[in-house]
Amino acid sequence: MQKLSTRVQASNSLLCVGLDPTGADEAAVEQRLQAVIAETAPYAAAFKPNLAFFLSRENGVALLQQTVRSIPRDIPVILDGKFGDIANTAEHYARFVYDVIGADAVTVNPYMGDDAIRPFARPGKLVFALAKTSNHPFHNLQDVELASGGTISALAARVARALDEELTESTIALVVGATNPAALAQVRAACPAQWFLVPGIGAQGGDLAATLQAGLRADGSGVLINASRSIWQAADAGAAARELMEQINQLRPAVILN
Ligand SMILES: O=c1ccn([C@@H]2O[C@H](COP(=O)(O)O)[C@@H](O)[C@H]2O)c(=O)[nH]1
Repeated sequence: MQKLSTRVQASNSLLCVGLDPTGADEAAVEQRLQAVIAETAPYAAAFKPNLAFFLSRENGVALLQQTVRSIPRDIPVILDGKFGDIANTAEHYARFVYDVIGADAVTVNPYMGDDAIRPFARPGKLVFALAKTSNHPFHNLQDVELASGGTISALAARVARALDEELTESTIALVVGATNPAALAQVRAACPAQWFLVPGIGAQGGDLAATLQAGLRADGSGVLINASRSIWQAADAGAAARELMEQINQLRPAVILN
């Protein structure tokens, strides 16, 4: 949390650069990863490698380790693995994330409950739990009905009541998609202080202005706007990252003033 806040202030950025490496030529992928990291680092509040894009390669774990080591140490790394299993298994996933890979933060799937999350809540680490995802599932497993009518993300409602003394706002952050600003606003209303990782801008078509309006905290911070494909596939990754960071920063004061 401290590392994230410090980096957000130092870089004046709320941009999370997603690393979802695609391409068949291993050497070219390695080179592209190094180039994207070097070119986008000045504009990145955080990097988010997605585990699936590394595990689908023969040398995936080594490539992920090398990738994380290439990221400047003052920029937080969120390993997007969406882990979720019983506690003793989750303990092994946590060792992988923090001790083998060296990430600062992780995404978890909270479906199996608090004990599936707790092993990831180490001192100095931040856990992003999926609260309202950016896809549009036909079921509403993620939501609970409110007595007052309507629905809200079940996890957001639970986090608002505090999960327990270990899983507090300093260790638990939320993943909330950019594709449903009304739902994002509800989650923000329930969890005014939490950090949100917000995927869905760029390739998934989320509306940036509406997302910031709905998701920013009262202090104009508290969201990490993720973009993966729109940066990885850009002819100039640095320019794509800078442009998105500047768009975010142009919209932030307007939101704070409203
Ligand atoms: O609800 C969610 C949770 C995670 N993701 C991940 O974020 C990136 C989005 O990539 P784009 O190319 O910018 O669409 C990707 O790694 C997803 O697995 C998400 O999209 N939605």
